Amino acid sequence: MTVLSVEGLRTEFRIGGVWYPAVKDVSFALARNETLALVGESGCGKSMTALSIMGLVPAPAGRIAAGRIVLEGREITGLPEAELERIRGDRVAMIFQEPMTSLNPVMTVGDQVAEPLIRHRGLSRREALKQALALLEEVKIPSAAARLSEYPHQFSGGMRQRVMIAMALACEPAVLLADEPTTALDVTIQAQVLGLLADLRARHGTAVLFITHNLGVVAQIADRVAVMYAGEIVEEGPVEAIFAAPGHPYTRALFATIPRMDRVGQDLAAIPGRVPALDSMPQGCRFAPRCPLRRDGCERDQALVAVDEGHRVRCHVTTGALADA
Ligand SMILES: Nc1ncnc2c1ncn2[C@@H]1O[C@H](COP(=O)(O)OP(=O)(O)OP(=O)(O)O)[C@@H](O)[C@H]1O
Repeated sequence: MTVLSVEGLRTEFRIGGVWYPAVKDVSFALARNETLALVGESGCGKSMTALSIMGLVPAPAGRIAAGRIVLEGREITGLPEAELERIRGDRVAMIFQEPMTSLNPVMTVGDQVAEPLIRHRGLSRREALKQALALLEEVKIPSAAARLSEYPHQFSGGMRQRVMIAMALACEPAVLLADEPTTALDVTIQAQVLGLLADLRARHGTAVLFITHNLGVVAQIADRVAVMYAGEIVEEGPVEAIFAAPGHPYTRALFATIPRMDRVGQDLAAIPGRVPALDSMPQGCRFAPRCPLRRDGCERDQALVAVDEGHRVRCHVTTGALADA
């Protein structure tokens, strides 16, 4: 059952009086109990996609210029702010890389986890705190009862991220947007938090959009992957298919940047060049200037072509399909 669909999303920023797309014609659907990883380097438009879904594109420099976002059968694009506030933290919630920027430093952890329950569910503070305790236990915070009255700075990074997850899941949202939630954690804690998220998803059937630049994390958590480059989805498919046979040169380049035991001692392959700025995007394939397989035709718009069941790639070189531009 589809709980979130994003159709033809275009989110723009104004630079020097001209609007440029940071997210361009992005479409995907997310089913209950499914994790879709949105992958790409910094600046590819992953966060803007998530913020567009949350209705949090920073105005007046940014705007959603086109597309539809449908959450649990209801179109939420363009809803008035008061309506969006009712949905945020209730039907769709978001967790970020650095919980300290989202947690209130002068409010106890118990009150913060209780807050969405008071706001969206109309619970009394006492009832909400009781549920907050159950939530902190569910995210496996040791001695949860004693920690309800503590402040965020008294928690470690991993424990803070668990508090954020408890807050986000308080109202049992249909969709959880997780923006690099484990990037700032060391690997052991990262693995624990990923395990916890997978566990919670299975228990509550939450659909998760997991944003990361790390393909290693994707293998652990995702069912499907959408690779973004310069605002566009360049490849999407089941995680096994993309790991077995990445079809876009950009996806292949991302794989080459993963450290491997059999290459210890060799330099890590960084992708040469960088993601172009919004106001200087190349025509046609946006990855072409950095692409080792570049050839005639790359300057034309590229179609997302099916190469296998549910696996689509936007590259005429590797798919043999040139769009009629
Ligand atoms: N407030 C803003 N004004 C102008 N451009 C912006 C603004 N915020 C983001 N952008 C641009 O939008 C594009 C997409 O940014 P976005 O943050 O979505 O990328 P990202 O893939 O999530 O990267 P990161 O992992 O660093 O968050 C980038 O080119 C970025 O420079």
